[in-house]
Amino acid sequence: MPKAELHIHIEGSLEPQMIFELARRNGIALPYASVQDLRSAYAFTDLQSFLDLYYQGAGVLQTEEDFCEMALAYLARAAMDNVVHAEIFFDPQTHTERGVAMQTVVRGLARACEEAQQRHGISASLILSFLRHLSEREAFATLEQALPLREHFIGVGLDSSELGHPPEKFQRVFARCRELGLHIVAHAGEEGPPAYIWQALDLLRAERIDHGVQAVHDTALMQRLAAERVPLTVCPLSNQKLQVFPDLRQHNLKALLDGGLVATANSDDPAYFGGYLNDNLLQVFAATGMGVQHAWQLAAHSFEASFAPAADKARWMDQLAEVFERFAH
Ligand SMILES: Nc1ncnc2[nH]cnc12
Ligand SMILES: [Zn+2]
Repeated sequence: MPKAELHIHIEGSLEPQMIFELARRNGIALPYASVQDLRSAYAFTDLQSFLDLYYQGAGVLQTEEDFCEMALAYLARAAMDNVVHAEIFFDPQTHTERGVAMQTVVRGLARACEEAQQRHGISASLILSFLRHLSEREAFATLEQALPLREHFIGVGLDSSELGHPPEKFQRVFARCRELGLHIVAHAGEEGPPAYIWQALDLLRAERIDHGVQAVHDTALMQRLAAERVPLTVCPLSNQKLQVFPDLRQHNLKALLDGGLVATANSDDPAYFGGYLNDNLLQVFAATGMGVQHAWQLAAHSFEASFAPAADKARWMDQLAEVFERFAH
C-alpha cells in the first residue's frame, strides 16, 4: 500500500557496508575489523547504548556527496516499500561538532531529495533535529547556522537521550522556530514519562509526537491526543531493539489505534534495527494480530499527519483507496 514515512533519522539509514565504504574513502579508522564485526556490535540494552554506536557510525560522513549518497540510498529503498513521501530527520550537530559545515550537510541531503523525486517519484522533505543532550545555547547556535539554508527544511525536531532532558529545556528555541514558520515535532515518551509528552504539546507546541508510546500510562493524555488528533510516529522494531517492548507481541501500536489515536508506523533507524518500513509493518502485524482495517488506518494516518500539501495528500488517499478496493475484490 502507498504510505508516508514520518520518522526516519537519515543517519540511522547508514548501513554497515556504507559505513565501511565511506570510512575507506575518507581515510577514517574504524574500531571494527569487518562489516560483520560492526553488525554484531548492534545488540542494544536501551536508547543510550544505541546512540553511542549511531553517533560513531555518523562520524564517517564528511562531504556533500557522502550525505547525498546516504539519503539517495534510503529514498531508493523506501520507494521499493511503496513509500510515496518521506519526512526525514537529520542531526546537524552530530556533524558540525566534528567540523563539517552546516551547508555540506543540508545541501547534500537536499540534493538527494530532489534527485529521488526524479529517479523514483518519491517526495521528501527535511526536518532539522536538535540534540537534547546538548544545551539550549548550542541549539540556538545551530538554528542560527541553519537559517541561511531555511528553504531546504520544513520543520524542527528534538531527539537523542530523552531521560534527564525534558522538552522544557528547549522551550525558547522552539518558540523562535514557531515564529520562523517552521513545523514543530519532538521525540517524547519513547523511554521518558507521559509528563514529557505533555511538555512537548504545551511548551514546545509540537504538532506530532515522535514515539509517544508511553502515553498509554496516562488516561487524560490519551484522551487529549485522540481529541486533538495529535499524530504519534511509532517505530515498532526500534522499540523492540531498544528494549521498550522487548517482545514485539507486547507492542501497543494496535492498542493506540483501537484507542482512537492517529498512530503511524515508521522505521526510525532502519540500518540499526533490522528493517525498513515494510519489515516493521509485517513484523508488528504478525506479532500483535492487526488486520486490514489497521493497515488502512496506518496508511491514512501517515498522509493525514504529514506536512505535505493538501493536494498531494488527497492524491495519495485516492491511490490508497484504489489499492484497498482491488484488495477487497
Ligand atoms: N529512537 C531515537 N530516539 C532518540 N534519538 C534518536 N536518534 C536517532 N534515533 C533516535
Ligand atoms: Zn527517532
